[in-house]
Amino acid sequence: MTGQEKAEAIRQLKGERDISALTAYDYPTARLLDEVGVDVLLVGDSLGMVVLGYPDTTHVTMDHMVHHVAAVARGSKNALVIGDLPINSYNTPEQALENARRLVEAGADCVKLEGGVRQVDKVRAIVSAGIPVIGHHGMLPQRVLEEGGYHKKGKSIEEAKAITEGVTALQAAGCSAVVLESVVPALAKRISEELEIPTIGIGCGKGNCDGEVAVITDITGAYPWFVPPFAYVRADFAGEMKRVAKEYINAI
Ligand SMILES: Nc1nc(=O)c2c([nH]1)NC[C@@H]1CN(c3ccc(C(=O)N[C@@H](CCC(=O)O)C(=O)O)cc3)CN21
Ligand SMILES: CC(C)C(=O)C(=O)O
Ligand SMILES: [Mg+2]
Repeated sequence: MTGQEKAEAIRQLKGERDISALTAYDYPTARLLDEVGVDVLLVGDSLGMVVLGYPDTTHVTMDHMVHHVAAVARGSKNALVIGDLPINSYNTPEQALENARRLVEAGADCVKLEGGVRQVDKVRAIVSAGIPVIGHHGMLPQRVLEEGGYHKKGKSIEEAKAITEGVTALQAAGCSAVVLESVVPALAKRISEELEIPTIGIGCGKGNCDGEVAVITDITGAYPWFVPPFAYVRADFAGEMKRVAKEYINAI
């Protein structure tokens, strides 16, 4: 299937069943998650934190993204592979399209970018070139320095209005789906009911969106040093890694 066909198939899941999405940053993880049937593999710029060891996602470059998108694409057969456009890679429509093309050449089926109304010209430029786009609104991690942290979004009437207008504009601009991040549950639910395209939630509470995305190292416990409070940690991969290494050290 082409990227466009895969994105369309995901779009059509709305109202049928919940969409499952996980981040992946490397070949083995992509291969394992694809084998168990996850719908979407997001090569998130969160890789800057949980793989590359930076304090936030503002250090991630296009070269980083291309490198990891290629690895994930090699490991994925069926999942929709989303390449996250990193900070400052989509400042103009021309730059957005050029960098979207780079991620698609590396193997992404589609791209994702952060922001609402102010990004519609970039979304249109990419979609017009035949590359599907996933929107991302609510809390925008690439703005963490301006915002002074990661805060819930949509508590005030003004903020709720801006997010609603933003996602409506993203839909009109041709987005195939939209990630809602740290949006207060009631607003996430209302937006999901109103939009025709699927919403994929993170930190929006359970069952309020058309699907959910999680950072893979959060649910496996592989990166225990920064885990958002809403994450459901299902294993202790970090503990296992240490146990195996200690056992090895003692065995040799
Ligand atoms: N490991 C990891 N998992 C993620 O989900 C993730 C990253 N890294 N890096 C990029 C962004 C940052 N994320 C975050 C980080 C912190 C909160 C957090 O502390 N949320 C509080 C905020 C409360 C408030 O001040 O309003 C919460 O209670 O939800 C949420 C999302 C989500 N993304
Ligand atoms: C948190 C998700 C939605 C993301 O954008 C990322 O992993 O970079
Ligand atoms: Mg991201």
